[in-house]
Amino acid sequence: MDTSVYRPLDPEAGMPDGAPAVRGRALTKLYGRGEATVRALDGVDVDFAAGHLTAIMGPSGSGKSTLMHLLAGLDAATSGQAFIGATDVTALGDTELTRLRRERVGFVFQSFNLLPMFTAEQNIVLPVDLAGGTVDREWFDTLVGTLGLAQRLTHRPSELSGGQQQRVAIARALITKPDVVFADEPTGNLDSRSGAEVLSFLRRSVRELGRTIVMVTHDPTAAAYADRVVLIADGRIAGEIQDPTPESVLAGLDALRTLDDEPTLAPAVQR
Ligand SMILES: Nc1ncnc2c1ncn2[C@@H]1O[C@H](COP(=O)(O)OP(=O)(O)OP(=O)(O)O)[C@@H](O)[C@H]1O
Repeated sequence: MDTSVYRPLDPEAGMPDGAPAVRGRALTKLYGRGEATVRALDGVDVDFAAGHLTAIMGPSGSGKSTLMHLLAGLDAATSGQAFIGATDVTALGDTELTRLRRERVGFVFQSFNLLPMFTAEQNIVLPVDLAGGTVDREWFDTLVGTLGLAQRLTHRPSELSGGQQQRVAIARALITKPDVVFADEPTGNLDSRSGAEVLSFLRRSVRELGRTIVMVTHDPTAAAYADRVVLIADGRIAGEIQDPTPESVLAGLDALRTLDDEPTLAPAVQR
């Protein structure tokens, strides 16, 4: 194992660039009861830096979606805390949670989730309309320019390619300037070329527009677009990779598998 690319995560270590946008502290999620209890997340401490693209990776069933759902306030933790900025998401009631999700969090899903009867432009501004706000036209133009959608604004989703639809979904997620965008397998439904294009736009949104994105992915090539990869296994943080490449991500995942086989050789994995 190359320890220069695969390091244990130190939950107390400050992020190098600025304060974390999102934090999990001792986050635990149990499903079911008694014998059938599943410990989907087990005391997770994790930081996601503001202004960065972070990927969450790990084997199927390791707890990636659960972690994202708890951080985004889509599901309630059994114990522990999730913070968006200084707000403790786990302490909010339903009304406050709805507001937080609408105003401070953006979502991008594998299946795009655009409204078919609306044009690209109407889909993009929908969160602002729903909140009864006024669209910041300058920000709208910046997003549309960055995401290469200027020629597509009057098209309906059925008239757009998968990659274009996902770019509309990204613009919709960013239109309210949320503190963080959570992207769940954003390239899962795209061919590799459209996927690469969407990932480039996600990275531009971070680099050029200063946004914060947390992305769950199974794909080492997709994860390599991130500034950092957080590895999760058996509901626990198992390590991280800074400035990942497809090769270092694969090595990190392989190390997880090897460690799974031989737990006594697992010094880098927090058990
Ligand atoms: N609603 C639920 N009820 C019971 N168990 C659940 C529920 N949701 C998730 N789990 C279990 O919790 C664990 C973590 O699931 P989770 O969906 O977070 O994993 P994941 O890493 O996102 O998996 P995948 O990569 O396959 O999407 C798994 O063992 C899963 O079976």
